[in-house]
Amino acid sequence: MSALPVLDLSPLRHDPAAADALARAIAAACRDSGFFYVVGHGLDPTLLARLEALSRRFFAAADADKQALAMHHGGRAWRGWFPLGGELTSGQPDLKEGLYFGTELPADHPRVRAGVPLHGANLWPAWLPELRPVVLAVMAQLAEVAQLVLEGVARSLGLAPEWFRVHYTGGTGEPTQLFRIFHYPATPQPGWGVGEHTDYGLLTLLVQDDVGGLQVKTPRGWIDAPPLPGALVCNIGDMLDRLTGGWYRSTPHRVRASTARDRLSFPFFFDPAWDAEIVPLPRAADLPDDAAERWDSASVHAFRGTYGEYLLGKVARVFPALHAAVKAEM
Ligand SMILES: O=C(O)CCC(=O)C(=O)O
Ligand SMILES: [Fe+2]
Repeated sequence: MSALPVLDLSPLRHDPAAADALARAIAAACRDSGFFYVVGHGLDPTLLARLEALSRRFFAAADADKQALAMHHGGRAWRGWFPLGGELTSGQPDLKEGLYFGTELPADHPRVRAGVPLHGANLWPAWLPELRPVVLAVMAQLAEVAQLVLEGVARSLGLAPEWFRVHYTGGTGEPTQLFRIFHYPATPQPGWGVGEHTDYGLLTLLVQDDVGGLQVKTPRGWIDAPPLPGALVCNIGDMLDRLTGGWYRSTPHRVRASTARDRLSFPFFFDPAWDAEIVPLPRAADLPDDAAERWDSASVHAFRGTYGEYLLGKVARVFPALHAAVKAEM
């Protein structure tokens, strides 16, 4: 059984009186492991079932059919397909292949014209036209869930519910949104589908099929975060850790590869606006620095710069060849 709490988001929509209790539960989860399940999120289960079925069809296709979407075609927008072993975590190739999506931006968008990395159009398979509307609809629904969770996180920190929207994920800046579909083939030998890492931004929401394999490094050791029907896994990223001076934890996690069955997972990363600088909350200023104990020995608290700069530094490590190619073009 999983030790992670299951939190019902519906009070945030329907029952302000119960929202305080939910905020306290969010605070406890963010202080402890930084991971929790959410139910009452309002995602359409039929849409998710469609996404899963289409994703299975995509990954069952021959590599030659997927090549048209290979990430180098996406250029600096960093979209498209990467093959098994094509992404590194802590320098080691992961046992997964995947599709990368982000906010769909037209070629005449000012940031795309200016060549800002990670901005642009998604790559879609011409031979699976149903994928586009389904992915875009799921992303839109997940963004609403993420804003709702952030309302709860704001309340849990004693801030106004709209605080994140005003400062980091709305207002003049757009949130940075990345959506991925991962296929972890069953492996003959035990191994890692994704090596130990933390997520970079504010929140990650994870839809997963029924196979399992996600593990979380809690203060009590590694535990499984198995799939629970109808629930999403939610975890907080480095920027919430930074914002709270480590009071809330961006917790290492990893995925054990299954030797029995292929697995699909669908992480959605809901992060600060590209140009936002994450300034720690006033009461966070005196808390200790975290570098000594972090998985990558990098201090998210000592970092100075925009979220976009932080993210680019991370992408350079997981896709070094692509990063070098984009830099050469700049
Ligand atoms: O596939 C999963 O369960 C988790 C993936 C993950 O941790 C990530 O993409 O950051
Ligand atoms: Fe992750």
